[in-house]
Amino acid sequence: MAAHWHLERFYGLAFDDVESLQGYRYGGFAPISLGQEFVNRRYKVIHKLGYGAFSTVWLARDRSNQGLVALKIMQANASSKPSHELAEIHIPRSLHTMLPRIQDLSVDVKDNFKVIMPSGEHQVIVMQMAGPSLFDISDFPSRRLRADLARRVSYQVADALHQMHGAGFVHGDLTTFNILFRVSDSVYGWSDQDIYDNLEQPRSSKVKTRSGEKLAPHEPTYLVAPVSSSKWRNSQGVLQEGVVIADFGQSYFKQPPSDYQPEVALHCMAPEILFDNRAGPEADVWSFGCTIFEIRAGTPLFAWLSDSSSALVKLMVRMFGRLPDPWWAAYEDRNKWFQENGEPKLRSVWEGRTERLEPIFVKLSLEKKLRAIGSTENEERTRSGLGPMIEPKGMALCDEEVQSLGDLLGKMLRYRPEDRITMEEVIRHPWFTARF
Ligand SMILES: Nc1ncnc2c1ncn2[C@@H]1O[C@H](COP(=O)(O)OP(=O)(O)OP(=O)(O)O)[C@@H](O)[C@H]1O
Repeated sequence: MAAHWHLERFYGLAFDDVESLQGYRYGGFAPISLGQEFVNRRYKVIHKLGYGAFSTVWLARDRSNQGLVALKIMQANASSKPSHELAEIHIPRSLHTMLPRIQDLSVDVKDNFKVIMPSGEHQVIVMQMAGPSLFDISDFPSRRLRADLARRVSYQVADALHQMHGAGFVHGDLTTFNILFRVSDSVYGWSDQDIYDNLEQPRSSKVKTRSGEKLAPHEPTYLVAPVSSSKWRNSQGVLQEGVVIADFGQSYFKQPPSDYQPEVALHCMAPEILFDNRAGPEADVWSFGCTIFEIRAGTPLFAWLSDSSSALVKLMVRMFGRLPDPWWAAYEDRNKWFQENGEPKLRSVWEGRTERLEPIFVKLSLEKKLRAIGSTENEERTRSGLGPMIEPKGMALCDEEVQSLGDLLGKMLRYRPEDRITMEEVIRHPWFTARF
C-alpha cells in the first residue's frame, strides 16, 4: 500500500536513477537544493554523487580551502545516535589513525555536523570525495572491468581488509556498491565550471503533486540525478585506477555493539548471517569472495532473483551442495528442490514408453560460472565507446585463470566460517598478481 502512495501523490520523474520520493517523509531524506549552504556558508552543494537506503550524497565545495568534498546527509531517523557512536564516522577515523597504510584505501571522514530541516534533524558526514562505485562503473549486466584492473582493485580491497582484520576491525557490508573509484588529485581543485565541463550539468526533475496540492515542507521541489556513470567512465584522466572502501555503517572494532544487526546486501550474505544472525571477519571473507567474482565477471555470483533469502540458499546449495547441519534442517524449502543428500530432486521424463529420471535443474559450479564470463550471450548488450577501464566484448578467462580464481573463491566461499581461508591467506593468493 505505502509503496504506491507516492506514485499516486506525485507525477513521475524525468529519470529513474534517483532515490525514491517515498523516502521524503518526516524522519526521512533531507530535501536538499543545489546551492544550499551549511555551517555558516562553509559547505555549498554543487552536484549529486549518489544515494543509498539511508542517505543522499552530494558534491560540495568546502569554502575553508575551496576543495571538493562529499556530504553524506543521513535520513533523520538514522541520525539519532551521537556521532561518537556512529560507526560510519568513528570507524574510518580510527582506521586512519591506527593504520597509516590504509589511508589511500578507505574513505576519509573530515568533519560531521547536524542540520535541522523540515524533515527532522540530520547527521551530515563530510567525506573525501570519490568517484562512482564498482557497481556503477560496470553498469550491470553488460560490462566489466579490464582484466588487469579487476585484479588490481581486488588486490587493493584485499590489502585494506587484511589490514582491518589484523587490527580487529570488521567491515560488515562489503559489496561492489561500497567500493568507490578514487578521483585524480587534480579533480579536488576543479571550479564549478570544470565539474560541469568534465562531468555534466546537474539533471533535475520537478516534483509535482497530481492533485495540485502544495508540497509539504519536508518534500523537495525537485530531485537531482547523480553524475551518470557513463560521464565518469568516458571522462579522460578523471578517475584513478584505484579504489577506496566506503560505507562503514555496519563496521565494528573487536566486538559488535549490543544492538548490532548484520545487514550486508543479500547476494553477498554469508550463510552464518542467514542462519545464525552472526557476522565476523569470516563473513567479510565470504562477501569479498562474492565481490571478487562480481568485479571479474561484471555480474553477481548469486543473481538477485528475488529478495528472498530462500532463493539465495537454493542457489548456494545448487552450487556448493548440502548445507552443514543444523542449517540444512533450518532451510525450510529444502524438500521442495533437493533430495536429503543435497542433490537436486528428480522428475520422471517419458521417452516413448520408457521412463527416465532427471534432475529438476542443473547443478551450478564455480568453474562453469567462471568459464561463462565473456561468452557473447552474456555480453550482448555491450555497446561501443565504453572507455579505457572496460574489457572489450567476448574476452573469456584462460584455463589458468579459471583454475586460479576457482581455487581462491572456492576457499573463500566455504559454508562453515571456520573452514574459510583468512585474509592473511587471501592476500597471498597468486590470482592477484599472476599475469594470465
Ligand atoms: N565519499 C563519496 N564520494 C563519492 N560518492 C560517494 C561517497 N560516499 C558515497 N557515495 C555515493 O553515494 C552512494 C550511497 O552511499 P552509501 O552507500 O554510503 O549510502 P547508504 O545510505 O549508507 O547506503 P546503503 O547502506 O544502502 O549502501 C554510494 O553508492 C556512492 O555512489
